[in-house]
Amino acid sequence: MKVDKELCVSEEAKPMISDRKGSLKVTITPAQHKTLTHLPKRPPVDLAFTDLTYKVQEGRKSNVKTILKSVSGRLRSGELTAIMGPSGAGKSTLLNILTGYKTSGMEGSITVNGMERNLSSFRKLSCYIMQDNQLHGNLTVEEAMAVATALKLPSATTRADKEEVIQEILETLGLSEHHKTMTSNLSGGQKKRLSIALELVNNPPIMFFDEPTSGLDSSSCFQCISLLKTLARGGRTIICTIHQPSARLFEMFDHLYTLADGQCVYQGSTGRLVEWLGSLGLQCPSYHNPASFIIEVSCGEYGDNTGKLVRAIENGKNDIRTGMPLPKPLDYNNKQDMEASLKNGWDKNDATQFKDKEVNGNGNANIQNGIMQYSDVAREKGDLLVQVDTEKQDNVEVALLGTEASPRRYATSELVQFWVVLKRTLLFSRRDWTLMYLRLFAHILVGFLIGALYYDIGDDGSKVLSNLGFLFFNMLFLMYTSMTITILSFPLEMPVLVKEHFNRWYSLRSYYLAITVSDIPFQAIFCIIYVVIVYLLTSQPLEWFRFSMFLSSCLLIAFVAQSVGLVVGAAMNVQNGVFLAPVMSVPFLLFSGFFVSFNAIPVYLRWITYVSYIRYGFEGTALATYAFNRTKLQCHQVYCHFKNPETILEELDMMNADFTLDIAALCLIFLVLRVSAFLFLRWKLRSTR
Ligand SMILES: Nc1ncnc2c1ncn2[C@@H]1O[C@H](COP(=O)(O)OP(=O)(O)OP(=O)(O)O)[C@@H](O)[C@H]1O
Repeated sequence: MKVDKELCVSEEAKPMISDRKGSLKVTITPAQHKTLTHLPKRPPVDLAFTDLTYKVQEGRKSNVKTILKSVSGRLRSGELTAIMGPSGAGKSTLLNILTGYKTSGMEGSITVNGMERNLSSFRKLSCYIMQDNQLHGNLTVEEAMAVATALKLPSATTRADKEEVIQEILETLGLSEHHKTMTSNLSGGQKKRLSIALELVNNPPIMFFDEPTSGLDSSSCFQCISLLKTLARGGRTIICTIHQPSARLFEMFDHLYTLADGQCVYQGSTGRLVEWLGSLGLQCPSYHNPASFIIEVSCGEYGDNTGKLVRAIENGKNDIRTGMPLPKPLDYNNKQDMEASLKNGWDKNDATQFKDKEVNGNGNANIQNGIMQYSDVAREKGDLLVQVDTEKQDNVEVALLGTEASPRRYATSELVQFWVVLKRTLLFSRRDWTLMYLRLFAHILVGFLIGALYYDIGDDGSKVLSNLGFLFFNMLFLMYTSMTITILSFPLEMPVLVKEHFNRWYSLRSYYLAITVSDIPFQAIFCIIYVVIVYLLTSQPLEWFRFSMFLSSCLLIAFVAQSVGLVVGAAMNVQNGVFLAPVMSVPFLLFSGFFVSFNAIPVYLRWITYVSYIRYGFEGTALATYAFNRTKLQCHQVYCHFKNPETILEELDMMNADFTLDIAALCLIFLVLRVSAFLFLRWKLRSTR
């Protein structure tokens, strides 16, 4: 008895069984038809690659490792494609190259709808959903979607239209009832669906997924792949790497691309895999999962068949399509056949010459779910979800050129990007308990502790050394609190930044400016609270100009230290940063002028004092406290050596120190560090690729 399955995504899917002319048909139809109608219209994209080779340099010696070995293939719109293969076969590498995530070390040609790929235009048409969902945990589903629409849809789109898009996507992806849920509280499957929803906002015609089912249970895997299939049925090109899917999942894929040792061992429809392998003498045992079988064959469990399979499929130049005769297997013992196979080139720039002759676009494209679609692809699928809108006909290539001609890299201006990212970052900060409340608590607690320890010493001539200790401790505390919080929190942002920046949500400049601006008010408020507490409790001179000088030195130290944290956080991971940043700060502390006065420092080491921001901060607070003709300090003992504030400044070698110069030096260091952090971040983003 023949069993056909037509699967449409829906959590409330209802199975219906009907018996027609002896053939049992199981149809799982959604409770309600879900189509995406409000998304921007985009062209369909067929992606082809020819003789793709990828090499990396290993170690210090010029050892070159070839990861992909002259593979070819074609990935069509309207199809759900799986890239499979044993571990280390090169699946992720191939996906990274096809997405444009990796560009160096690659040879060969990649074409989009038959034309050489222009990476910049291609990135506007595609999105890459990485394995770990890379979501901000402190936003609700609705807020995350609002940010995505604000950044990915043109600014001219009205609020009502944006809300319509959000509503529609959330409903289609079964997330509407979770719209108020924090993303950190979503289940693994829901997180995956949200990652898809965020990228679906601007309706990319080509979507790449790295292991979309990893970490999901079998039911969530099924839902996830069903969703991808629905997206493909809308005319999109859906490509994902997948490890070993179950037989049920495997048959949901339309197209399979299998790699073994960096070469293509199968390309074609999933339904013909067993037949093709059988024709090459590799019989898949009955009741055996074909997906497992091809992996086992690729791993060499049935002997060394890789070479035979690669030659038969011509390393991806052949494509085994439904309804087409199998390509004639060449006799590889025959020298002539072998030479013919090797000579059998394929015009790099013309994907239409691909060896598949079955589904080849006739120029009539239709629009479904916002993606124009070849009607014959739709017919071939016979899927209930495909509803062809014949009124909206367009030509694929012309439509694609139209989008390519757009000079804009991002959907919105950099000002809008800055504003949206700034609002989002402020929202996170408000909700981040560690970042906000713990920090506030720490500043208040330490403020009172220091106030109690150094209580009322500010005007006591016999406690000047303790007061200098207090001034130095201020620097130390403000430096460590602002630096470490950035070192700890910023690297956690990196994966989200990598994903969103790669998927063209915003420019690095706008993002960086937004995060730079966003923490300044919080840092300033904490610093002011701390300084007010310690200043009053320790009885420093109650003169406004002295207080504002003291406060400005402390504020600048906090901002500079935060910038150091940003440089370290941008350049290295949390583990290295947490160790290295304090270690790197030791010379700055030693040369701050507190432990050794300037004149006592060996001449060849004095340059360190000029780059020590702690020195400028310490000097600034010392000048605010003791310079500018401060009256003599009180003395309750027989003799107070430091009764006269000038004696203190003399002892510290600060008689000629200039407060304005200290502030200017701190501002300069702040600017240099902020620019360096940006450059490090740009370098990091490039080097991760
Ligand atoms: N930068 C690199 N330097 C050296 N070798 C690399 C580099 N990148 C990838 N490789 C190697 O290339 C091969 C393919 O890696 P890739 O991550 O693409 O495999 P995969 O098929 O995705 O594996 P898995 O299924 O285990 O994730 C592996 O042997 C890997 O060690």
